[in-house]
Amino acid sequence: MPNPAHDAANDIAVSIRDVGKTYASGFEALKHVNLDIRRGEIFALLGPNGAGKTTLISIVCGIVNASSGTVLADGHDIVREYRATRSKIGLVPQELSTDTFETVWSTLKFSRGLFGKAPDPAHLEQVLRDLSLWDKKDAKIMTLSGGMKRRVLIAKALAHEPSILFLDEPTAGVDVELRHDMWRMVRALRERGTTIILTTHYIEEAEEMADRIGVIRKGELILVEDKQTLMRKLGSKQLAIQLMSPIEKLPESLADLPLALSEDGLSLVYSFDTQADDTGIAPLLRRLHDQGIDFKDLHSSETSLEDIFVRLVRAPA
Ligand SMILES: Nc1ncnc2c1ncn2[C@@H]1O[C@H](COP(=O)(O)OP(=O)(O)OP(=O)(O)O)[C@@H](O)[C@H]1O
Repeated sequence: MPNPAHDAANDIAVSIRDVGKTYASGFEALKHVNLDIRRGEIFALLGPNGAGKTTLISIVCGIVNASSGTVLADGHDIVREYRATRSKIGLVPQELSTDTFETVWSTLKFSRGLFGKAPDPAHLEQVLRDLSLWDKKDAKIMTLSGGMKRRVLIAKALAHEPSILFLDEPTAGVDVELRHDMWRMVRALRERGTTIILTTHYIEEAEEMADRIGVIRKGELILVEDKQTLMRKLGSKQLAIQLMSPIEKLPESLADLPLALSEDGLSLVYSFDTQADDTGIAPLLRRLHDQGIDFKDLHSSETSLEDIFVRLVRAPA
């Protein structure tokens, strides 16, 4: 008989319970964070600078000790079973701290060995080929371009075949082409069953990649939501109506509508809920016509994840 409780636990790659971190300086970087990362998902952790993203990742990866709480990776406690859990986790850090005199190949080989994995040149070759690094395998890392070095960081994190991969700001400062390459690669990893957690400043990246999104602000996880649900819940659409001639103010008879007049009086912006069955646009246009307000153009736009994010992190605590 399958055990539902066991199966549910099995679906969780990382379980973070009541984790807090107070640095020696007395600064409380994380406050009671609770989060379950589901197996096989891409989870994006968003937050402004200093929100605690790197601290949280570093705790799960065993680089920083939590002041309170527990973390399970693949069902094992990251403190008590450090070696077992660490070998399941790959970390692509923000900063390049690779032994730059070493070749790409020996760096990967060494990294795999560190986690107690038997040599597997075929796996390392596959990783390098996937990252378009195969022809650089004998190059010293110091001779590579910044973009190539980033790829090496990812290759290094994958050398020991982790099932959970953390990427801390993976595409900060990289060009558009490399960013898109990385996105492709991350998706391919997910398709092979790897759980991915990434932090990013680029909302576009979360919008493009994530299955779920967590927003962290001042050490607190203020929201965890399915991306689609988040965009549906908090998103709104706007219809911009370009008028034929300017109006001074909105007629009183239209005051019941969510309409705003631009400063130059030449356009109206109508906001509507993306979840509503009826947008109300048809009656709006009829009422404008009845008021003698003619328009020459209409165009609609949707709130992006960026708008939603800015609203969330700016909201008073
Ligand atoms: N070793 C430390 N000692 C004291 N305070 C620290 C230490 N490391 C980080 N902090 C503080 O903890 C807070 C969270 O830092 P963290 O690096 O986790 O943020 P972040 O969300 O990753 O930011 P960024 O987006 O800038 O990388 C910051 O205010 C930072 O100054």
